[in-house]
Amino acid sequence: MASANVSIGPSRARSPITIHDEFECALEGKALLNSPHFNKGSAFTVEERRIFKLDGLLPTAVHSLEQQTKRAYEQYRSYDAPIAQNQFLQSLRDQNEVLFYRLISDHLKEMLSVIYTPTEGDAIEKYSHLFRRPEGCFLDIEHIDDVDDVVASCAHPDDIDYIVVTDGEEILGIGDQGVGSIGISTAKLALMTLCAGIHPNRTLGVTLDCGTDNQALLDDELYLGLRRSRVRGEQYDKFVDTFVKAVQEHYPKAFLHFEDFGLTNARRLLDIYRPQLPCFNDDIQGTGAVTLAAILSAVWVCKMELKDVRMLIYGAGSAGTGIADQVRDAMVQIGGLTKEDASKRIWLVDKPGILVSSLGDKLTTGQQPYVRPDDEFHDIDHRDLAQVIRKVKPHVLIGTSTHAGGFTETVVREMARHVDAPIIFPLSNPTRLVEARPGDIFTWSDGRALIATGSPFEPVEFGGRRYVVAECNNAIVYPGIGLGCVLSRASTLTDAMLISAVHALAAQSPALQNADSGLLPDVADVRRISMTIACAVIKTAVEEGVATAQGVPADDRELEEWVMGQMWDPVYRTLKKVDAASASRDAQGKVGSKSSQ
Ligand SMILES: NC(=O)C1=CN([C@@H]2O[C@H](COP(=O)(O)OP(=O)(O)OC[C@H]3O[C@@H](n4cnc5c(N)ncnc54)[C@H](O)[C@@H]3O)[C@@H](O)[C@H]2O)C=CC1
Ligand SMILES: CC(=O)C(=O)O
Ligand SMILES: [Mg+2]
Repeated sequence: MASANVSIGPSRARSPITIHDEFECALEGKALLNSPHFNKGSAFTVEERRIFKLDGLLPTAVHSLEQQTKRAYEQYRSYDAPIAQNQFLQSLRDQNEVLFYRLISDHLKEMLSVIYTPTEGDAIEKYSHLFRRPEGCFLDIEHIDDVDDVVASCAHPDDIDYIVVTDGEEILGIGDQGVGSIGISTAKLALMTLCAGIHPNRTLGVTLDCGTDNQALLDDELYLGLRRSRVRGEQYDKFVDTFVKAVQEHYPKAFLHFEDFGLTNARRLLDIYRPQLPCFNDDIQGTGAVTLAAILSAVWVCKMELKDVRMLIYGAGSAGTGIADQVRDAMVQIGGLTKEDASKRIWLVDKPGILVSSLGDKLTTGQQPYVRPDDEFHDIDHRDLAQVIRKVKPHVLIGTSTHAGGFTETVVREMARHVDAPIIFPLSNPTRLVEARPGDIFTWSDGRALIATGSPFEPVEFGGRRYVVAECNNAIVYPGIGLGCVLSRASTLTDAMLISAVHALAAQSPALQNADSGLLPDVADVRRISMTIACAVIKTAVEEGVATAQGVPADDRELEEWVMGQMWDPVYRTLKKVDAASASRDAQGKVGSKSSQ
């Protein structure tokens, strides 16, 4: 049930996390070819074919991983539609994991948008129609008594390093996707492997199926999830708690990543579980971290100081308030402001307009620190974003609203009237929900805007200038944070560790060299970025006394080598045949190895 069907034996489970030498396999014949973890397809050597009873099951020629990658790329290119490319890659993942990761690593820039946002969003919406083979762990709120057993059966104790869990209520910007949400857990995990080298078989993607309020899914005869409206309240809390307790019991060293929970649960669950186990909410903390890094480099380009920035956030949900908190805390830490003064430099706008105190209990916990007195806005229409901007004169405008086109020409022009270089980040995903397209923002601001987006966009041009639009997506930061927490075996992820990650990322911004070359480093370079972030996170974890791993090097160069040495690479390893009878539980049944590849 792990993201692939193999776990590894306790004897070699811990360190190093990735084993680079030969590994044991008890499978043979067709069963071996059907195991994505062990399968090498046409790359099985003549000797391996003999030992593992593959003679006659493969065409004669023995090909290298490079040749296989070339063939797979040709096949990939034969599909035009991104969703068909996504499904091709999914099927490759089901067949041959090394080849899947190798192909995407070689073409990361081209394929990231196909396995992640925006195309994975389409695949999630169509999950019950595209379904062929299950991947990940499905937990059913109506069978809460089974949760512990199901979680325990996913892998050997201690054999999971990283878990992504969702309840499917707020997937990307496309809302409640019910059981199809498993696709976000497995996509985030694929990125964990690609971008941070976490071993694919030491990960677990989970969906907590609580029903769905998406009527189209409930009406769809092919829908594969629990066909009922979402369970909420006490039963929901008990379900989540049973799952978290099972994780703590069976995978005590794993890091738990919450993804795409709904607005009423995301922050509440983070507050409950953060003191209890190493965990993190990507939409709140990951988005906060990557956006702060992009703001720091924009502020550097504008020759401003962070403490002087006025920021307006449009869409004050998990991501919006996560960004607000991260920027506020940095204004305190870096700028020396009090928390109260820092909060006053941030304005939140949501469906009711600017958030003011008379909204009372309609405000969420995350919104409350940023609420303004009503009389501050008595002279304008609260709901009109352009009027709010005229009043606030923000330097930074963030979109996390899912309101496609919410940053109109009037809004952008109003913003550009008050500041020399408006910093505008329409971060909503997928692409079709972006608050404004970068080309329009650039034109409406006469080429003065500094832009970053949640989904990838091509560079934009204005007056002969070519401006690289940074992809400000938590995907560029959470893999490094996760890798740092996993390798240091951090007992918790502290605020200081998050800030270290932000600085490590911001320091790699191309805009520090050339203002037009992007506020954040390119995703194509994400493995090196993740390594740097992980080192920063580990160092701070050690300083803060929350690192529990043994032997973490103190020297910077040695630490980098230590981190890189434990990152998994998609290359074939030699298989060593073991006898099924004497092999581990893995080798006898659903899985087949005593050690990770
Ligand atoms: N670039 C990145 O790394 C990330 C981007 N996002 C994107 O941000 C968006 C929001 O995600 P979450 O915060 O997780 O969702 P959420 O549901 O927690 O928050 C969305 C907020 O926007 C508000 N909103 C909706 N329509 C609005 C409108 N017309 N005007 C003003 N406010 C409006 C909602 O009331 C809610 O408070 C999604 O599109 C998501 O894909 C989320 C996380 C990371
Ligand atoms: C990127 C991400 O986590 C989201 O859009 O929800
Ligand atoms: Mg998300």
